[in-house]
Amino acid sequence: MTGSGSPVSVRDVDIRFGDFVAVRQANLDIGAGEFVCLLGPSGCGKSTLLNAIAGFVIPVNGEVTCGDTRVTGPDVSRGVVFQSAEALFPWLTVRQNVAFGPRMRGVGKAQRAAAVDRYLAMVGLSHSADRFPAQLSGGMRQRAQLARVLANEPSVVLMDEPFGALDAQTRLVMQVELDRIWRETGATIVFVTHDIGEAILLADRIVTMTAGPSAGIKNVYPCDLPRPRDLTDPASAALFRQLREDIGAEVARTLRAQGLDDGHDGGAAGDPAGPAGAGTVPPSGVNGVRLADGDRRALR
Ligand SMILES: Nc1ncnc2c1ncn2[C@@H]1O[C@H](COP(=O)(O)OP(=O)(O)OP(=O)(O)O)[C@@H](O)[C@H]1O
Repeated sequence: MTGSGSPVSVRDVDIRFGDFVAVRQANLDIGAGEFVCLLGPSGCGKSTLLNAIAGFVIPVNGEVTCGDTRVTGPDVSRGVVFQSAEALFPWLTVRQNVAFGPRMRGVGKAQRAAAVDRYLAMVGLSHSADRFPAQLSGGMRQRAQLARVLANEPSVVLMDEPFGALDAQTRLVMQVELDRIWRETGATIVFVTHDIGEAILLADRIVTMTAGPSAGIKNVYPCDLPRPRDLTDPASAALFRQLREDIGAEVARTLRAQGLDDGHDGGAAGDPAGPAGAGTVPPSGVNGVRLADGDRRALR
C-alpha cells in the first residue's frame, strides 16, 4: 500500500518555461509515509514543483526520482488530486471513476470491487457510489478524487490545493478527514497550499518557497505537534506566526520588486495574535497594496 515504498527526491532542479526560470536549484527529500506541505506566496512555483514530481513538467537541470526511478513523465504511481473536480470523468459514476485505474491496470473484477468499496468507505462516499460527479457537492467530488487516486495504490499522493475551492466549513471537515485518511493509509503526501493553518493542521514538515521568478526552497519547518491538531494551542499559534512572517517577507519582496511597496515588511501584516486573528489582513492588503487572493489567505 501507499507509504510502504518509494520516497521522493528532488535534486538540484531547475524548471523553465521558455526563457522564464520558474524554479531554480530546488532540493527536497520526502520520506515514505511523510506528509509534506509546500507553502509560499501566489505564483512562486509550488504547483510547478509539484508538477515536476508528478512528471507533468520536466526539469531542464537536475532530476526528480521516485524510489529508484527517475521521473520522466506522469505515472499512476504518483497520483494527483487537483483543485478542480473536473478531473473526474463526468460520464462515469463515482464507483466507475474509482474503479477506472484498477481496471486499466488489469486488476480482476472481485479485487477491484473490494478496493473500490474500501476506498469509498474510507472517504465516506459509499452512499453516493452510483451518483455522477455533477450530482455531488464540491467536498464530495474532492473525496471522490482522493478515492480514485488511492485505489491506484500510488507511492505518493500529490495534492494541488485540493480544498482551495471549497467553502470554509467544508474545507475544515476535509482537512480533518484527510488527516484521518493519511493516518489510516500511511500514504506519502505532498500537498500544495496557500493556507498556513491548513499546513499546520496536516503536515509533518512545512516547506516554504521564495517568491519567483527563480523560486527555491526557503525554509523547512518540522511540525511534530500531536494529531489531531488544534490551531488555537500555543505551539500551533507560535508556528503560525513564524510561517506568516516567512511568507509575508516573500510577499513584501515581490511587491518591492514590482515597485508597489512603501518599504515596510509584509511579515508585520495582520493581527500578531496568530490564527485567532484570522481575517485581519485589511482589504487593501499589505501596507495598502492590494494582494492576490492567495496571498491574502496565506497571511491570515
Ligand atoms: N505552463 C507555464 N508556462 C509559462 N509559465 C508558467 C507555466 N506554469 C507556471 N508558470 C509560471 O511559473 C510561475 C510559478 O507558477 P505556479 O503555478 O507554480 O505558482 P504557484 O505558487 O503554484 O501559484 P498559485 O499558488 O497562485 O497557484 C508563475 O510565474 C507562473 O506564471
